Amino acid sequence: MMQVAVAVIRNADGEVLLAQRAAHKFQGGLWEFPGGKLEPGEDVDAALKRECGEELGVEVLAWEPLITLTHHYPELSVVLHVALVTDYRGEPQGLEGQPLTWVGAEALGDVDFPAANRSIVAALQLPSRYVITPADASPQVVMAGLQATLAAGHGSLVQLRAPRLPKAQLLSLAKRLLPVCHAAGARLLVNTDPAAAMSVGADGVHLSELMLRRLVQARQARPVPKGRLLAASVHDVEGLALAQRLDCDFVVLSPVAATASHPQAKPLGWTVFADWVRQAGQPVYALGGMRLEDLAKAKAAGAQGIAGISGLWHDPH
Ligand SMILES: Nc1nc2c([nH]c(=O)n2[C@H]2C[C@H](O)[C@@H](COP(=O)(O)OP(=O)(O)OP(=O)(O)O)O2)c(=O)[nH]1
Ligand SMILES: [Mg+2]
Repeated sequence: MMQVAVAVIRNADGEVLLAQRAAHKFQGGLWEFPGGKLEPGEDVDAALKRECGEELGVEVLAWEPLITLTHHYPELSVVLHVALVTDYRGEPQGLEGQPLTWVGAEALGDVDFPAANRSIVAALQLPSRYVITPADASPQVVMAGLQATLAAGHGSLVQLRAPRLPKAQLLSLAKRLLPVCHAAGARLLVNTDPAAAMSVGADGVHLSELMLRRLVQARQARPVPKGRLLAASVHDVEGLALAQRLDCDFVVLSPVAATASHPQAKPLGWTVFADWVRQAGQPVYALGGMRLEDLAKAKAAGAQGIAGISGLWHDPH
């Protein structure tokens, strides 16, 4: 598997640096983030710094992991270790003759990228925390808790999950939560079937692993339009592959640690989690016993961030 270090470099206006691949190369003519293959004996840090020096004349001073993902092109499979460069010296130049351009984050969706980059763009547009509503709370408590969570700045991405609520009540709760989320600049996904989520104007749908499997088995195409979010819960490598088949925007992989809400489930631990995240094609959130303190560990494991109920949700009292 080809290991690649990829650099997301931003300027003072928050625009992202792109380079055009030479026409004769694999994926030629498409735009890419600067970077390249790890040479024998190199780690991601060394390759990232070398490639940014060789391709751009830029010295990388600091970076943090954005995501790690695997993509299978018909010709070859690549593991992209994507780094968010937080400090660098020098003005980027196309030292290999490649055209460079700066693109605003909102316009990244329209760029002609290699297919793997769709997940990098998704990662740049997703937050590092995904808040899930507590399963057994009444609609009133969910509403109050959501307001407290948004006020604490913890909820720019929220999943409404109420497995024991009748569907009509779930959807009417979703309708009431949506304007509250939007007023705070947050997006709300509803854990239900895609048609139901879209019928109330949700920002996306969150699929259970069972529903994900059914849709793939029925050879369904992506069940929500681009621009709406499609997410799924998965528990193993097979689930990650199903999510990639259905063209999900991101997944939640659990349980990473022991959790009170699912006491019977055996935790994966960070080593297995990191190994599986590397094989995923989409941004992955770590779920299961996650607290804010675990965010750095999740990032280091190649994840987008952490998902959680008790660790991220604010009770109204
Ligand atoms: N650098 C980079 N590579 C990407 C991106 N997306 C993507 O699928 N890739 C794939 C295409 C390539 O097969 C591989 C990176 O190879 P590369 O051609 O940049 O490697 P390199 O700089 O070492 O290349 P070379 O000219 O020395 O052969 O990863 C991206 O955004 N940036
Ligand atoms: Mg390169």
